[in-house]
Amino acid sequence: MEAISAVLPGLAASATGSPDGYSGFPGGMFIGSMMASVGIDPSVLVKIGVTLTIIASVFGFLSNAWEGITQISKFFSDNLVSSATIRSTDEAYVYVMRWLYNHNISTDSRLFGVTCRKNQMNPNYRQHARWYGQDTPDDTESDGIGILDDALGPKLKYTAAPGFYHFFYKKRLVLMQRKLEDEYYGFEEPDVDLTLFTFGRSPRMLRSILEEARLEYLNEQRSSTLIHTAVATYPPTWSLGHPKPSRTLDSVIMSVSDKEKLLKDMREYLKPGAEKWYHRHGLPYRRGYLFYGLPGAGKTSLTLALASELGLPIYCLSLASSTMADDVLLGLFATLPKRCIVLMEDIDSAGIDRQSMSGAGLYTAIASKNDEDDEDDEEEEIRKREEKKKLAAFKQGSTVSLSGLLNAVDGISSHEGRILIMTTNYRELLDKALIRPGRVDMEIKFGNADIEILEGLFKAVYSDDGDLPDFIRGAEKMTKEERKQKHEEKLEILAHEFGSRVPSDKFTPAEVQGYLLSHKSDPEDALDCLDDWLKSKLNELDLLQESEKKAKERLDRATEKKVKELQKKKRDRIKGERKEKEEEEKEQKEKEEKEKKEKEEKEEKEKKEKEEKEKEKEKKENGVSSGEKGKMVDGVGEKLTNGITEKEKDSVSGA
Ligand SMILES: Nc1ncnc2c1ncn2[C@@H]1O[C@H](COP(=O)(O)OP(=O)(O)OP(=O)(O)O)[C@@H](O)[C@H]1O
Repeated sequence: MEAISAVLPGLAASATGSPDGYSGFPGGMFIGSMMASVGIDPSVLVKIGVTLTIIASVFGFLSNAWEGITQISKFFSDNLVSSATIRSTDEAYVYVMRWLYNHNISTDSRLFGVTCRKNQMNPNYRQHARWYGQDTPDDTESDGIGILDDALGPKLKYTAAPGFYHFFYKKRLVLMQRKLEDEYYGFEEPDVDLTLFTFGRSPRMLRSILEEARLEYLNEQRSSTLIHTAVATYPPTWSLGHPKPSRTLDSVIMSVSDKEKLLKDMREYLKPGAEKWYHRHGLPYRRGYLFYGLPGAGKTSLTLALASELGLPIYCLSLASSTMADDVLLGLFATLPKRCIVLMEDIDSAGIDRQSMSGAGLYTAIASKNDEDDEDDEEEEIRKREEKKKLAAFKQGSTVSLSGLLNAVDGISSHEGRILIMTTNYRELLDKALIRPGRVDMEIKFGNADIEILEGLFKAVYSDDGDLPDFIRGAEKMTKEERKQKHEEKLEILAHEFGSRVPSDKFTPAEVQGYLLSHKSDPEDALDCLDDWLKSKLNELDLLQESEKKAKERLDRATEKKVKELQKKKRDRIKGERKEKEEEEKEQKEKEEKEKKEKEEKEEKEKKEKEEKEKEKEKKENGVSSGEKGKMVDGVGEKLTNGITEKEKDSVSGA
């Protein structure tokens, strides 16, 4: 208190409660007596003031100290620490998270996050997935770490929670910070910034960690193919990629020549120096393929197998997705990596054609068509089926137009280096512009299984992978090699039998494979039950064919009716035109005759008038009536008037 009173004279006095104490500063006496008059003890106010002053001083000191600490830490981080920040939207994040997980780094920490599988029952999550046109999530999470199931369900996964961690890499201390982005919606995963720090100005240690993480991840991924799907963010991006187990080309059973031709073409396109060759020849470095044909015939399987064989990631696009539009498509093509396969499945389902140019146009067209269809149920039944499929696609909301698609595929700013694979079940529905050479360089048709495919499918399902129970007599006494050889010999015979008993070109490979898988542990059982399956399938097929035949007959009848109607319309039109022409000609003739008649009458009238005028004139000149004139002597005109000749008249006038 003494110290305070030394600084602020009068305050100490006021603290004692004496109003006289206020005389130490101007007006103090007056304020003191005022406060005393309203019953406030001035000493309390003074104490509060002093306390506030002390608190403010402490805060001031601390904030200056914090500023100092920040400056020091900035100095350290600028000069003595190296750091690398990776955002969770970047593929490198997956490398690092996977690396941390493999090396048990964050999971050993005192702070860790625990997740099970994403809650697929969460309505918000489902809504989000639907909104963005995503499939329900699979086991691989966005940090690239899959969750395995045990017998009871998904296991727990431990990852780094937000915060600071430390670990040692090659005996050196590394700090790590995991920070969640502040703003995110509840049903999205928040973006995360992962920062690694090492002491020292050299970033070599960090680069070494990142490179190790990259190599580890990519080597792990070799046994799988990365599938990226479009995510409708703004701007649109690709998902980080879900690894799918690699598929060998041998596992896709199709015409060997087609397979070889395709693979050779793709290898040729991808080989070093090919890009320069394209550019030297003034060609855009792009290659497109169309896989078309029946559903379940192996189009997607072949694409997966090709990607595995060529070591390329797949970027999947669904044109029928509700979020797909011209600018989205263009943005997605612009962000493709240099080498990849772009897979556009079921391109017919987007409802794109030249007439409508966009889904919206098509919708209107089909809507009006369907109104007409109500009037005539039989008409254009098969085509209607296809149109309904397109309409369904449009109802999903795709607004991609043909020009937008062509622009993305090979417009001036279009991406180079990719392989584009388009698949469709209905090649005939595609616009010619989309599949013209240059956009589609090779087409592969997928049909029902012929004998070669039937045998191949059989062998593929029952190949000796060690799991198959022995179907070779006396196998237990054989060596591994002998057993393998016997297995192959027997399989060859069984496959041949299977191929000969199943009718060729009747079933899709998927149907055949489905049957074989229902007997996957016993090829002989598959042959024993084959007749029953064939009977039921062929019966189904007969029914199907019967209904298709009826549909075709109905279509033929409708077409015939339509043709007749059109012919009748044409005849009526021609008749009508002819009649119209005749009437026109008649009218024209009448008009001409009328005009001619009028002209003649006019001429006649003019002639008469002229004659009359002449007569009039003569009359005036000669004074002779037309009757008398007739009596004149030709050439001489002996008498003119009153019996006087011209000569007499002249002589009279001369005299
Ligand atoms: N040629 C084939 N060789 C091996 N398996 C095949 C073949 N065709 C189909 N399958 C099998 O049938 C299933 C469906 O095949 P896939 O998805 O490749 O057919 P798709 O032609 O792409 O069908 P969709 O047109 O309906 O997309 C897969 O399980 C696949 O393994």
